[in-house]
Order: sequence, then C-alpha cells, then structure tokens
Amino acid sequence: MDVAGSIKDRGEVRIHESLDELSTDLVDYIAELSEISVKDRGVFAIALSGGSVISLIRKLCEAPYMKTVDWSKWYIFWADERVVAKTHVDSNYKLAKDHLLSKLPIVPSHVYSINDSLTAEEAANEYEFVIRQLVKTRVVNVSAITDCPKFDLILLGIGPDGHVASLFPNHSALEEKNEWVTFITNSPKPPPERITFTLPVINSAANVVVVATGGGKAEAVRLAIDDVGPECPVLPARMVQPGVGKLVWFLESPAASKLKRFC
Ligand SMILES: O=C(O)[C@H](O)[C@@H](O)[C@H](O)[C@H](O)COP(=O)(O)O
Repeated sequence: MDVAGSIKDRGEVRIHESLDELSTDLVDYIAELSEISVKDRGVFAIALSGGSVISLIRKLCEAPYMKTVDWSKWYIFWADERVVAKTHVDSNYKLAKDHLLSKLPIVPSHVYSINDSLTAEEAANEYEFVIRQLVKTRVVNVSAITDCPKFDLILLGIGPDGHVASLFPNHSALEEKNEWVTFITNSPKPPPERITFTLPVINSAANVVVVATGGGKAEAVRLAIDDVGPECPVLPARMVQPGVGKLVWFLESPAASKLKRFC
C-alpha cells in the first residue's frame, strides 16, 4: 500500500499506485471480514454494487481465496440494481454473475437478486420484504441502534458526481428515512429506473467499503472525504457515515490526487 491513514469521521483511507495492488488489498480485506463474520455469526452477508468494483474483486476466484474462504456461508445481496432483465447487459446481477458468482462455489439459494419481473416500486418493496425475513432469522444481522439490517459488508463504487449505490446528488431518495429499499425512475445515469438501499441501511452496516479508481473521481473523492467548507455541496458519498460500523476507502492514486492530507 502506498498511503494509509484515517480522517476523523471519514474512516480509513487506503491509497494504491496500481489497480492490481488495490485489487489485492481489497480482496484480502473482504476475505478477512468474511472470516471474522463467519466466526462471530456463522454467516457473511455482503451487498454488491455495479460498476468497476466487480472486476476489482475478481481475484476472489483465484488462489488462495477459492480454498481459504468459507463460500458456503456467504449470502449475496445488491446495494442497488437497475430495473432491467437479469439477462440485460445493464443488469448489476448479470455483471456479478458473469464475472464472479458463476466462478465461486456459492450456494445458489444464498444469492438474493432483485426480482426483474416487477415494476421498480414493486421490486423495491419485495426486496425489502425479503431482507426483513432474513433479519428475523439473523442471516442478516440487525442494528440495535437503528433497527435497520446490519450487513456484514456493503461494497460501493462512487460516480464522478459523487453518487453511491443509486443515490444521486440532490435526489429525494437521499431523504428516505423509513424504507430500507427505495426506487427511483429518473436516474441521471442511465438506465433511469433503479432500486437502491437507502442511507439508513448503508449507515447501519458493520462495514462499508467505497472504491474509487481513475482521475475522473478525484473531485468527488475530495468532497466526500476532505474537510471541505459548508459552501461545498454535500455529495451522497459524504453522507456515507456508518454509525458504529467501519468505513474504508480503497482509492487508486489518481482518484486520491485532490485529497489535501495525502497530496
Ligand atoms: O448501478 C450503478 O450505476 C452502479 O452501481 C454505480 O453506482 C457504480 O457503482 C458507480 O457509478 C461507480 O462505477 P465505476 O466504478 O464503474 O465508475
């Protein structure tokens, strides 16, 4: 790792010169969290996102992780999904399945993809219902503070506009306080219809990881992490503030190039 440190209230920051190093550190970290969670709770409930983060965790399909990780205890969810068929090129499920899940010995019934035969609103409601059942049986832990699900890990990318999951700047979905899963029909990034975990769910997780690569994310990363003044816009990525959970940023150096403390 090239640089590592913590910034008050913004979690731990890990900066890597190369995508290869970032990817190795990231999969090591995920394997470590899986081991801790399986030891503590007997299961590991992880929520994935779309975008480049999936290719960055493909090393999980290689040695040593294939043999060292207890895949039978993994439960897979999505922090957000596009409302398209699971076979569609835009589907976050398809992305993860093609590049990761189909190569791992994960129990098929432990993969909780979003129902693609419903409207955005119905799919969001159904996904929340499914998660509620899994909270009852503690496949997904519960936060004692917020009563929200407490995923063992929520893995997020960040857009150049500072969006995370399908929570976009200035969108009313950011205000959602009661629902665990909500839907939008006017995403500024296509496709327009999406369902997404809400901020209370993201911020109730035991661990949240945000991954940013490329110089196009540098300004969003600065606004999300640095101690910027009140005149700066509060991006969705800055609203990621796990209450008791741990937040770690995995940054490729160009994405970290505007961070004051690390320049
Ligand atoms: O559904 C989506 O559009 C993705 O989940 C999205 O939120 C993604 O994670 C970020 O846009 C970062 O994507 P990149 O890492 O590919 O830039």
